[in-house]
Amino acid sequence: MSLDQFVDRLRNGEPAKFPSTANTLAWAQSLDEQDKLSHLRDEFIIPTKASLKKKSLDGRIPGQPAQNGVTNGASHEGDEQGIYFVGNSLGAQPKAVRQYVDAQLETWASIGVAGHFQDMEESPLPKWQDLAEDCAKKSADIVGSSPEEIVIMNTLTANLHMMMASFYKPTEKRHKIILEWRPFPSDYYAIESQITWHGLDPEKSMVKIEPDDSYLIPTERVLSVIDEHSEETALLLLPGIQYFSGQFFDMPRITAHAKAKGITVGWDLAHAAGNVELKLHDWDIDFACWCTYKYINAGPGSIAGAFVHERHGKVEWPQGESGKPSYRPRLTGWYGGDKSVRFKMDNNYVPIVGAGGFQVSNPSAIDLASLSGALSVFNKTCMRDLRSKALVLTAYAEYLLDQMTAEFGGSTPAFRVLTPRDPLQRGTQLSVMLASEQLHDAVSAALEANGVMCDKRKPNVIRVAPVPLYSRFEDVWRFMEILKGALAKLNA
Ligand SMILES: Cc1ncc(COP(=O)(O)O)c(C=O)c1O
Ligand SMILES: Nc1ccccc1C(=O)C[C@H](N)C(=O)O
Repeated sequence: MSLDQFVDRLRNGEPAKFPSTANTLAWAQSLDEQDKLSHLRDEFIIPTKASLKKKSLDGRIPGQPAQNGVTNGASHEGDEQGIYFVGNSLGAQPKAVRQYVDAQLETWASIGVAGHFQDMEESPLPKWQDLAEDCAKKSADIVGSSPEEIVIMNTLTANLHMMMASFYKPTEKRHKIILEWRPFPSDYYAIESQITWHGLDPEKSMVKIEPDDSYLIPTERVLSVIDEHSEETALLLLPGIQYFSGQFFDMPRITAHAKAKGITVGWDLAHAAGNVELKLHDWDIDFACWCTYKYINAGPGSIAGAFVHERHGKVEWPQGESGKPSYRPRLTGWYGGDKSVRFKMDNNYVPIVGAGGFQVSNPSAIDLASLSGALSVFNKTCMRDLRSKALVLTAYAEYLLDQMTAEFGGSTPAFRVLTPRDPLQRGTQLSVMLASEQLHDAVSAALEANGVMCDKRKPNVIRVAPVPLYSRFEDVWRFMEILKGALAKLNA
């Protein structure tokens, strides 16, 4: 079967049915040969086995000649690349990021403050005033919205607060926020503190959806919790993909259900943006927030994105007479103000129409350059193609893991996969729970020693994310060989 046929099967909800030869390196490489996205790997700098051990910059500091003959930003030629399966925490560095940031530094050095209003020839970026909108435009297809429904600002948790400031309006009757039992702690703190900030009691206003007997939360359970609390709930705030289990929630179904009950719906897309296909506008979501350092690869702590549905971004002017415009209440700052009045300094705030009206500050041009560089890679492909490849990459990883379970089975399997078995209910990530903490530590050490980067969650989970932009089927196969070797050694 060809790569395309595997994609079709998985998209149709059918099992991939890998052949018995699929556990060979040659078979993995044959899929890489069919992969029309394979060239995108060259857009990235993948840490190498040697670079992973480095403790100093070795003269690779901008403005100084490299001491080891390697130019800044070039990949470490001749040195074997590691396996980078940790894009669910921090995406690998796109080569374009350095180029875009350098262009920005050059603009700043050359024309100083004028860079705010002046385009520079040959720069891949527009003037600083237009940079955030430029990034919004480049992000629209990734999340399925219009560019005007996106604002690029701040960081994820800060944006969750900004959005809740506008969208969480508790009343005596409707004051609850529905969340899942164990969101990423930052989301939990954000929700809890919003509730206390309104003078309410988190014990009474936080509704946590519990999982089934594993770590997964069935859609039916989400819907029934919504039904149970519908009259008192002001906001539903869930992750598109749960960071720990990798579960991809049925966003359109859950959103439609909650909205039909009069509940405002927000999503945290930290693990979903750039990972799975999203249609935020069509799904009628009220707001969503995401970071850009995971699957979007804009760098540690990079500037984040938020979606505000177009119906919430409207600015209404009174008919006929001149009067104050009306718009959705929010926390405001001058960069959310319409560009025509932003520099008037007359204290008459008029927001930009759309999500841009939620911007508060002058966003960092360096941060935006980094994001723009990262997004330029997405412009060479599309989410549909990335998702197609990811479906097969992850199913292949699951297949090899299952083979290993059979091999190291016995009465207690060495590990189990927590992530949903249905490919359409997960992104690229598989969360693997090892049978014990000792096993986890031994496996982690073996992976590290062999140049594998993946996320280890104490006490006993590793999260493995073969990101389609820069991962190969060969990497999946090699990863599994290393894991198998570690388990065999422990079994011996
Ligand atoms: C679901 C989720 N929420 C929040 C965060 C943290 O966000 P911030 O960028 O605000 O540190 C992360 C990861 O860091 C995350 O995975
Ligand atoms: N920002 C970080 C800084 C250091 C280490 C990890 C992170 C993460 O982003 C973790 C990620 N949210 C996760 O789901 O694991």
